[in-house]
Amino acid sequence: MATWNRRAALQGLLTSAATVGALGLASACSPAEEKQSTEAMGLKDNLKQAVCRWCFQDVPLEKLCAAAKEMGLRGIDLVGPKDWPTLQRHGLESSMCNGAEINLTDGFNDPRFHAQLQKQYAAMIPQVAQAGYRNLICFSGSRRGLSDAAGLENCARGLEPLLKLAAQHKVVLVMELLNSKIDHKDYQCDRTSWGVALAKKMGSENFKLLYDIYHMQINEGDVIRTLTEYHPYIAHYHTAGVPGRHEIGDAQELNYPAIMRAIKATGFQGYVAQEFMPQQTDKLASLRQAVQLCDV
Ligand SMILES: O=C(O)C(=O)CO
Repeated sequence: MATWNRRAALQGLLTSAATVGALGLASACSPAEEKQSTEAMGLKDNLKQAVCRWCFQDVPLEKLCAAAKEMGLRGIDLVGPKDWPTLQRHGLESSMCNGAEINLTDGFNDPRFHAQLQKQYAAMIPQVAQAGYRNLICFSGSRRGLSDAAGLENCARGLEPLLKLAAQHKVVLVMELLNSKIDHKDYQCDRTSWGVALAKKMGSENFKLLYDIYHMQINEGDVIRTLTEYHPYIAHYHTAGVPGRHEIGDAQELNYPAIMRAIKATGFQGYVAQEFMPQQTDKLASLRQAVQLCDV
């Protein structure tokens, strides 16, 4: 199951942070090189695209990076410091860094986890910056009976001390919106309005939302209107087909080209990362099709 795979992947990535921090990796390609590479792929490249590592876990990272680069992708999501040098060698960005979170259920909404989270994020933020990256994922955690108001207040208290450090390092803490109906039962940041209320309360360019199109279609629908209204609070997007979380073509209910056009119309400069579990035998062919579908 996806959650399990992702957790296992995260465990494997929570190491070697200090080594990479010490390396002080430079950022990926120059804008001119990027443009050449995406033009060579025949992409319009109006939206920067990436792919989530955990969906392609059985493809070795070197191979995934080479394929991603060749498809015109700009980054790989949800990799931690130990894999940054590999991405770097391929001229790819770590478009959504991870490795500071505990997990998806023990998050900022519960004061019991604040000390540990603050320690881990305070250590990771400078490393993300030193490597030349920007986005660092975070999670609300499960409700465990908390009201929306109490969960929001707790998140704000837990995040607040980190945002100054994030601002100093030009890093954005990005909280993911996940569905609480199927994949992450009891997750608190499960509606855009709640995430936006938290972002408004934080009032910082260093705290934003990851709008996962798959998860939000399941919990609330109304995708295009929602992202159009709340785009100033959204730093990043994830994709997948609904239902099933597989390929994003016409066998599922979301109209991805229309959604991508709506994202483009907001002037979005961040990343759209493919986060579906391929069903076709040739997984990289599925990825290529998704990239082309989202290239608007
Ligand atoms: O774990 C999940 O379901 C996610 O969407 C992570 O990005």
